Amino acid sequence: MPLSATNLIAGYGGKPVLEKVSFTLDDGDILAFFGHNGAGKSTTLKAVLGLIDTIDGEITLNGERIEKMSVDQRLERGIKLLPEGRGVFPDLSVKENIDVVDAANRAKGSQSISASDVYDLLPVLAERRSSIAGELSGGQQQMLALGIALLGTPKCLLLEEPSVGLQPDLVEELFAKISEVCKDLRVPAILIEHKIVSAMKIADQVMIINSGRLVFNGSKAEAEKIDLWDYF
Ligand SMILES: Nc1ncnc2c1ncn2[C@@H]1O[C@H](COP(=O)(O)OP(=O)(O)OP(=O)(O)O)[C@@H](O)[C@H]1O
Repeated sequence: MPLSATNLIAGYGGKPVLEKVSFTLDDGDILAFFGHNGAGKSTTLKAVLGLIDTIDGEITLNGERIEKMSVDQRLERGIKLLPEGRGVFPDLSVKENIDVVDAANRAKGSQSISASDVYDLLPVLAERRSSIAGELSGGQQQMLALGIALLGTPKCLLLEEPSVGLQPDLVEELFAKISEVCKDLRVPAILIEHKIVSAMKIADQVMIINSGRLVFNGSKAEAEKIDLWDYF
């Protein structure tokens, strides 16, 4: 499986927050990840990226065990985080934002997604190439953050509430784009969201976490048969 966690226990200062979290994601799958504030969603992403230590359990990316690797090693293997908030340099133009990261990736060697690929995938960025990032609409800034995350060789996207602060129509547009990109590039994504209805539209799998334990983990079809709110 491209990304999986098995009985993952992780937390802060050696104290567990996640209690045996397990999931598997196939190529291009979007895993919608729901739960109350403080339930453990961000902690899960931090454990996958290596920002916090895994206390026990396994994480694999494309068959390779990564739970003991440094953040840098995991980034090199293509784990890409779209952090909460706008992950862009606000004073730089769209092109400059993309070029900075593109140049850094090129300097490191192999990369499959270049600046021109990002403009093809996200045409709005090509149209706004010379605009100052901080002056773009919220939705466009998130598209830019997504574009930056895609540069290099993405193998897995970790999306932390990309819809925050966006109007409903822009949320739909952004999510449609996220779905298109994941399917086109065959890159799996974990999508942390509070906008459940919108996230469900692009989800292949659904997970609900409560106090560090997964209380639901199933396909979208299974999730549609139940009342998700019962699990919160
Ligand atoms: N840096 C930290 N040090 C210690 N405990 C933390 C830290 N960050 C989060 N926690 C704790 O871990 C638990 C899970 O928090 P987490 O941020 O993963 O929740 P979340 O589901 O992402 O919530 P939200 O939707 O508010 O972002 C909470 O009890 C929180 O207090």
